[in-house]
Amino acid sequence: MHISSLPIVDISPFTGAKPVSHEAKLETARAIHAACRDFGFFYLKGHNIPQDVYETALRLGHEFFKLEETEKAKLGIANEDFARGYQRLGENVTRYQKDWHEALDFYKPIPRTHPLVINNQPLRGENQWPTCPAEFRPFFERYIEYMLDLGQKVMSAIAMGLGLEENFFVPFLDESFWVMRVIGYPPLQSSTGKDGIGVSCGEHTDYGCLTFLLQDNIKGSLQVQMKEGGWINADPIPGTYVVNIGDMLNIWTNNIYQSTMHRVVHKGDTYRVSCPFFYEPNFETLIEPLPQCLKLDPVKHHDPVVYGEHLLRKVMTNFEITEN
Ligand SMILES: N=C(N)NCCCC[C@H](N)C(=O)O
Ligand SMILES: O=C(O)CCC(=O)C(=O)O
Ligand SMILES: [Fe+2]
Repeated sequence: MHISSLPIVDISPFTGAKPVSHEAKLETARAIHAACRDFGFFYLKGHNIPQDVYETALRLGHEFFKLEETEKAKLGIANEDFARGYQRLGENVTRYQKDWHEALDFYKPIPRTHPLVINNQPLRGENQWPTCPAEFRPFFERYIEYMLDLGQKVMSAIAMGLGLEENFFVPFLDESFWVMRVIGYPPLQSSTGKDGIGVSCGEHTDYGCLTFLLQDNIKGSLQVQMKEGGWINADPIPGTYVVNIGDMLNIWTNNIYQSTMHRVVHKGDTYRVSCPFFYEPNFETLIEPLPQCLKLDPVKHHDPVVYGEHLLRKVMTNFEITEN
């Protein structure tokens, strides 16, 4: 049996309405620092997102995925920028294996009139919102605002944990090129390994800064790789988010923080919904190891990368079923 040992971090000193002492913030910052260094994954409590809000997100996901396939297919990603919209079962690919999930993907909208939008380039365009359930769009537009606010607060704690000034990351994140997925997982059957089908979501790291994951109350599906190589379950703890760090924090910290491998292997007999919100840098932000993170180990382990270019490369491979 697996025993999840991911740490729980209380972010309330950064989210509370009342001012708190510098010491209280430092305590949270130290806890986040240890969690990012040792696991790259933690549970977040004290986030101030109301219970009805995070419950509604998952409920609306279930309602959408129950629609007829023909209804869902009307929102297919080919209508837009080949990234925003609905992806049917097996359309997403990880390591050349079809992922056994369906999903709706949303990104920060970049209006078509924007100078960056040339020739329907991927990742630039408008989102495709379901009209059924009717509350889907207004709800999630509000949810995105909650998550952008929370993302900025957790990044303040991370800055302090790294010994940086609290607002250090703001210029890199103030136009966050966020991503939100609403994912539906029918249980895996014996299809694994057949017809190019892998697991529910193959092992991967996330691409940006911070992922805030809501998931149905189901055990055993989300699995996280430990530094020693073994896998543990990141089972939901009611009232918390599972948070993990992405590739950009891995580069910024010159490997002090890990972007940790994780995967979804959803068996059993229930349909699972999850909703990850990816709080990411601005599209144009150049990410390179920070001088403050090179003090202990001056060898740079990463070349500089523009976040949007990293994302684009990843999104392209997300639909490739064969190695070129
Ligand atoms: N934006 C994110 N993280 N999306 C989900 C990533 C799922 C793994 C992906 N197919 C891959 O191969 O990277
Ligand atoms: O559904 C989950 O629990 C995780 C999904 C995930 O890792 C992702 O979309 O990046
Ligand atoms: Fe992920």
